[in-house]
Amino acid sequence: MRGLFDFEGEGRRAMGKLNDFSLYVITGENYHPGRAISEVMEEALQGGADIVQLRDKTSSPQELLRKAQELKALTRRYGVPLIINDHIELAIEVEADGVHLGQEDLSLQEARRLLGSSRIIGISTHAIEEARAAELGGADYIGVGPVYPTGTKPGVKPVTLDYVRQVAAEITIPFVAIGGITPGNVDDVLEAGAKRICAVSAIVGSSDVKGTARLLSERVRSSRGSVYAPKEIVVNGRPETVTARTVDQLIARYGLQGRKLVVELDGYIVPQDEWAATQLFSGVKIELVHFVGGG
Ligand SMILES: Cc1ncc(COP(=O)(O)OP(=O)(O)O)c(N)n1
Ligand SMILES: Cc1ncsc1CCOP(=O)(O)O
Ligand SMILES: [Mg+2]
Repeated sequence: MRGLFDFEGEGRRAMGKLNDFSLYVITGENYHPGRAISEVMEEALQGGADIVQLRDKTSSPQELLRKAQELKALTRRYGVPLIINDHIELAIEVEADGVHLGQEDLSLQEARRLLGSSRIIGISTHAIEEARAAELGGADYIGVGPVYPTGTKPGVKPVTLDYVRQVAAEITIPFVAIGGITPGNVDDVLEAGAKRICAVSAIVGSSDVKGTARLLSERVRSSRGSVYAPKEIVVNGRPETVTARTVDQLIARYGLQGRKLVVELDGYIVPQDEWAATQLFSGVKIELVHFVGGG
């Protein structure tokens, strides 16, 4: 049911390949001393986080395993994917939904070999060449950041909103803007073309984790437009204004019902049994490929 932006009690489910998402929240235990990781991440999930990453640079392997298992149980309960930062072997051990890798980590090809095609691989990028390589290499999403200076990765030079704009214009796979994003600057990031954002400190360091997650999540979702309003989308490379709310309605609009079709939405192949449930938002790129004739 990718493409559905439902949350809190509306039966989110994930697992396996990446569903669409708006708000990606990464753990950062130093921001909530005295509070358990699962308690804080549960509040983020209640606020609308729709993908969670375990990022921990200091724990022992045993502690990491325990935290990964705890977050696996939690994310399963909320039906959202769990991604493990850096440690592919841990992702495999706890059967997480995927791994996030930096430019200095294991290669994308090796990670894909180890994880198989059904798990998610995210790659950090800081320049368009890295983004192109990740897309070509089969990454499921890319990180774009740090957009702003951030205490979570001190001393790292920001990529700036210019890079967000560049990726938004060129890259087809989902990208998530990350780094120093707060309720105060999220609108600028969305304005630059981000459709998904990721945060650590603004959320897990907030005195109202759930409220901040909700606020950020709603900003992202509303920037993507109402599914009921006419929206600008790109169909087979051509800009179109459509009122279709779902993939099956768009197929009907083009008179392609009953035809043998492959549907690709923002780089994902949408299985036929999900066409009716997959919503169209402003800015999506959809390819409708139909097969003509026999043989
Ligand atoms: C979603 C997301 N984007 C970027 C990163 C950063 O990964 P990396 O460059 O490997 O740096 P560390 O997080 O390992 O310090 C991320 N973790 N998640
Ligand atoms: C892990 C990571 N990668 C690029 S920026 C960043 C840190 C994001 O944390 P914050 O949201 O606190 O700036
Ligand atoms: Mg890393």
